[in-house]
Amino acid sequence: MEQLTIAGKTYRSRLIVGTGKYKDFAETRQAIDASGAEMVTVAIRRTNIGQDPNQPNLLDALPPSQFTILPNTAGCYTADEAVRTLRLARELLDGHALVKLEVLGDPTTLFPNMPETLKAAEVLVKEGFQVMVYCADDPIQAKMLEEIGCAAVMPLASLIGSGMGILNPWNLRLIIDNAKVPVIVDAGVGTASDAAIAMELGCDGVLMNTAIAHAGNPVLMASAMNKAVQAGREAFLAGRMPRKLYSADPSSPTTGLIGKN
Ligand SMILES: CC(=O)[C@@H](O)[C@H](O)COP(=O)(O)O
Repeated sequence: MEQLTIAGKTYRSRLIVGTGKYKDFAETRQAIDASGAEMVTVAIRRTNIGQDPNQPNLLDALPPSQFTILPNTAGCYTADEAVRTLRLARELLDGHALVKLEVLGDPTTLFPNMPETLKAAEVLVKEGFQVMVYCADDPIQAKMLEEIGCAAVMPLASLIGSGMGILNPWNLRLIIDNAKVPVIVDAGVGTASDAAIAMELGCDGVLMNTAIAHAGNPVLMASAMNKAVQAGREAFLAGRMPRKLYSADPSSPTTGLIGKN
């Protein structure tokens, strides 16, 4: 299977998973193993990755030698907060430059604040960060983020944690058709078919958290997501049958039928 390249590094898996909302770190690790994900995102403001040496450290369950850690700015509402959070992450992770920027608009919708996101992206790219960026499903602003130098754009499928799936496939198509960097759908995936649809649309990958962590059986759902992302990618590469028509077309040949010339 062809691989995903982000900021010069290749990944076999096109599924990126979050690490929040699990019962404990052991369940986090089991689900992530079942997902096949190689990149895991971590909310720096909510998760101990060494800030508090007296608390359990997520990196003991998910060592950076085995996973690409993608520190994120969940909980940040201004460009300034997000930039400071990622500078801290870079210190904690020994100069690690690949980050996930998200600047939220309000605590009710968790929708991205795009003016602040664009501002933060400019600063971070100038400081040498490789920025994967959570954004609105707006093709113009996605392009602006690419032009600033972001390593990947990550439009939402629907609100974070909503499980509503892909609400605007047409906007995603516009973003995908114009992008020169990977497009990763981030947020709102509810079940495996949502992930498959994102991949069938031509997304380069999917990032999800709640659909796995809040599933009845997170480990089994992680396994389902692993397969859905692969199936969707293969379907995209194969190219769907050209027509969707409300009329029949017999599957068996009509030439050589008895009684027919
Ligand atoms: C984990 C992360 O980085 C978030 O952007 C978000 O939590 C993903 O959204 P879902 O939880 O809806 O998958």
